[in-house]
Amino acid sequence: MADQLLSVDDALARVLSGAARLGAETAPLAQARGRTLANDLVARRTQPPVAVSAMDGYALRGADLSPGARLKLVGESAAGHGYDAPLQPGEAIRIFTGAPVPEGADAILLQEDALVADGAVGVKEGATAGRHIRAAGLDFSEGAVALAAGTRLGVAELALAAAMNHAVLPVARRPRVAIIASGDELVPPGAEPGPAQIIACNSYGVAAIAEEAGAEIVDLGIFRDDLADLERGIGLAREARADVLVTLGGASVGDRDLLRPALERQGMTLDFWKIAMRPGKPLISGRLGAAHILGLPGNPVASIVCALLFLKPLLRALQGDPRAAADETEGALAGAALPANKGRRDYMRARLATDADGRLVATPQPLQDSSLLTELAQSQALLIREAGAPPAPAGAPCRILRLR
Ligand SMILES: Nc1nc2c(c(=O)[nH]1)N[C@H]1C(S)=C(S)[C@@H](COP(=O)(O)OP(=O)(O)OC[C@H]3O[C@@H](n4cnc5c(N)ncnc54)[C@H](O)[C@@H]3O)O[C@H]1N2
Ligand code: MOO
Repeated sequence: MADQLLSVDDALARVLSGAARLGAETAPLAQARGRTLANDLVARRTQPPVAVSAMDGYALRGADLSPGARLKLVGESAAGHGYDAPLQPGEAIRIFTGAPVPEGADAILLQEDALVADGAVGVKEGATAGRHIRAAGLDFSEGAVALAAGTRLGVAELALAAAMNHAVLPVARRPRVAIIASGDELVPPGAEPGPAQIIACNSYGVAAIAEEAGAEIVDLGIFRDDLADLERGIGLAREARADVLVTLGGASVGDRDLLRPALERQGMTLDFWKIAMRPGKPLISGRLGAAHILGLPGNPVASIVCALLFLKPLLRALQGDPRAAADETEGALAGAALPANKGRRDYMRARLATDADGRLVATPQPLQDSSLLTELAQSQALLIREAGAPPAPAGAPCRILRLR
């Protein structure tokens, strides 16, 4: 019965409980995008290394700035080429953005506010010198941990790692995900399907989620609804040394739903089968040697929603990413009245919009059948309905998980 099914939260906790970080390796900066740091990254230098100007203009002593003052122009400091002598009272130097500020100078006069003639810098009417100076170490100082182990390397992180003078980064090994599709009705995209055949599409959605989460994909193809063929596929995943084996379809209770028996015959220890979730009830979780097994339901939307909720956090955890447990849902308002929910937490495909007051509104799609990819493609979020939730009127607060 539905009330005996494992909750989504308990199921996720169980999937993650055995997910230790895989080994570490190194990656050059240019190949590190999307990877996860295996160790804390310590700054190898201080940035900026000395005090530098934030503007193009003139470096001077703030105390010299009286109205109509004229300062003697004694030299220049450009980025990479400083002015070595200390600045004396009554002196100014030409300075450019990023150039070292000489000892004695404590203010920058913008060049737009300066009048330069006959070797002297005059201060325009109404102009004031700002500090416009970036102190040494303003960004980071040598020895500081600026990026913690478990950080996913995106745009800012890669630039920061480079600025800290790391050409090669310690990263978690990418989890290898083998994917097996099952079903006599399936043919690959591009093939000529027979009258009762359909195109195997789930592997593409699931592989995209896994790749986005940092995994390497080994798509083993389509296997028949036949124990021997499925066991052959599981053997191929073993040979591929998969860290995670994802199976698609054949997870439910029909006579041809053979994946669980095939996995068990190959040595899988079942952790759980069936959870209180819609779509995604017949989810299988287990271990086969060191490999994590996730058996996703065949309905296309169920396979994608289960991959987002279970495979993605599992892959993050295998790379030491602490966001694995983070709650990424957010609040919104229901765009339509919501019916009472039964015993499974429901992830309803929904469109997002903002109302006249700028509030986020999530409206469930009219059809929620878990085979409907067009509805999924037109949705921006999943609207989450807790198991046993009472009916809610339009405008009621709700939780959503963004799809993109
Ligand atoms: N009597 C019951 N029947 C069903 C139950 C139940 O509890 N009792 N659960 C339903 C739920 S919920 C789901 S979800 C499905 C999932 O079943 P399976 O995991 O066994 O999936 P299949 O039967 O193999 O396929 C379901 C559906 O999806 C299509 N499919 C399968 N693989 C792919 C693929 N790689 N690409 C595209 N489409 C795929 C398949 O052709 C079927 O149409 O079971 C319910 N039944
Ligand atoms: O997982 Mo099934 O899609 O709940 O219908």
